[in-house]
Amino acid sequence: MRISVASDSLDGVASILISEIEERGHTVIPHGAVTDERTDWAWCCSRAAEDVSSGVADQAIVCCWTGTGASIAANKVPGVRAALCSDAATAAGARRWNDANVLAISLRLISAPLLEEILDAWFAASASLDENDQANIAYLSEIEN
Ligand SMILES: O=C(CO)[C@H](O)[C@H](O)COP(=O)(O)O
Repeated sequence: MRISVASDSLDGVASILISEIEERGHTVIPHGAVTDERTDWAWCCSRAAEDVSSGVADQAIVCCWTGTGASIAANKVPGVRAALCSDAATAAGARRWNDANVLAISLRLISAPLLEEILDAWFAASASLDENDQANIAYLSEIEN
């Protein structure tokens, strides 16, 4: 898949994020501190989310110190369902039940081993085909529109 990545700094796991994603067979589109763009979290994380919204990327992974600003910025972009995940079960659930298309990460909380668990869970899971789950996702689009 094409994964847009944004971070407002190179602290913590931001420095290994691109290689961890590429090792899992994906192509990275970089934004913010992982390339030479602006590093304001609202700006770079919404750029990555816009890649998803426009179809330039399949998914995005956005980071800031807390992960909060990154997730808020991404969720302002139409069609984006960003989930702030600090463990593998939450990441799997976000993909399965919320059909989340943007993973938000806290650089403060997430260690390298935890990042690996979260990425493995995120990429292994897929959206539920359950009617009720799909109705919830459809309702989010209704609210947005
Ligand atoms: O967690 C964040 C936003 O949610 C930022 O990473 C944190 O506010 C630090 O930003 P800056 O380096 O611009 O002060």
